[in-house]
Amino acid sequence: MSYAVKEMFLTLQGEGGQAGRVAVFCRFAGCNLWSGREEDRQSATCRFCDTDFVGTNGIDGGRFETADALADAVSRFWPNSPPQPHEEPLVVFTGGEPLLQLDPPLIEAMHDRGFSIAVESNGTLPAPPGIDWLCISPKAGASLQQTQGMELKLVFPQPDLDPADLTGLDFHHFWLQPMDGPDQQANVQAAIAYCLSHPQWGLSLQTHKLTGIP
Ligand SMILES: C[S@@+](CC[C@H](N)C(=O)[O-])C[C@H]1O[C@@H](n2cnc3c(N)ncnc32)[C@H](O)[C@@H]1O
Ligand SMILES: Nc1nc2[nH]cc(C(=O)O)c2c(=O)[nH]1
Ligand code: SF4
Ligand SMILES: [Mg+2]
Repeated sequence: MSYAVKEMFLTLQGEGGQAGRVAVFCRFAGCNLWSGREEDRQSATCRFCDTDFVGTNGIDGGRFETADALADAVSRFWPNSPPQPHEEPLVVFTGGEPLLQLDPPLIEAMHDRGFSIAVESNGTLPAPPGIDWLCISPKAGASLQQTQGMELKLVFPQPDLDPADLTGLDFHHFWLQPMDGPDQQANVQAAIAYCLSHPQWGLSLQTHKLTGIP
């Protein structure tokens, strides 16, 4: 199968339990919860998205005809080849919704090149086996299919999605990530207050936005 990629870049993971790690980001085009067009936002299932994932016209985006071609393109972003001792190359597949496109051949091709694989998903599709760090970020009004992984990262607050309804799921880490947008500062304070009274939850800040990196 071929892959539609919006953009690729080397940066620091900004969010969740791996924040601060160097990673190649591969952002797939397309999502199943929003078309990505502003005129559709208010009728979409997911209405607060902070990301442009439409098309393949971003920096180093494009169409890749094979898993090997995409894996080679991702690998070229890693600064050292071969990786130095104590270095663990990391790719983060995000989107859009990466589980619309990430498949076993691409997972195998990245592992063959020595990469660990992290994924940022909305959890509406089952994850293929072999993902090393799976982050699921449930969305109100979307049925959650993937209920197991490394971290659950809930954008907070979502009026129709109570964190208490997620606490029994099979994840190692539970994060509240303040919703960016007009109420961002109030959302940070609300997330902190919720964590302090429900310590199963920790705070995930979008640190790349604080530092101004992609
Ligand atoms: C753009 S999404 C792409 C991956 C996948 N579609 C998902 O929603 O998890 C990447 C991450 O950003 C989060 N996110 C999107 N919009 C946000 C916002 N306005 N404020 C905070 N986090 C946001 C998502 O919940 C997800 O954890
Ligand atoms: N630096 C950085 N970290 C991120 N973590 C998750 C992101 C995403 O858009 O999925 C993201 C992103 O866009 N940039
Ligand atoms: S599910 Fe993810 S990519 Fe899709 S619209 Fe929501 S935040 Fe954006
Ligand atoms: Mg982002």
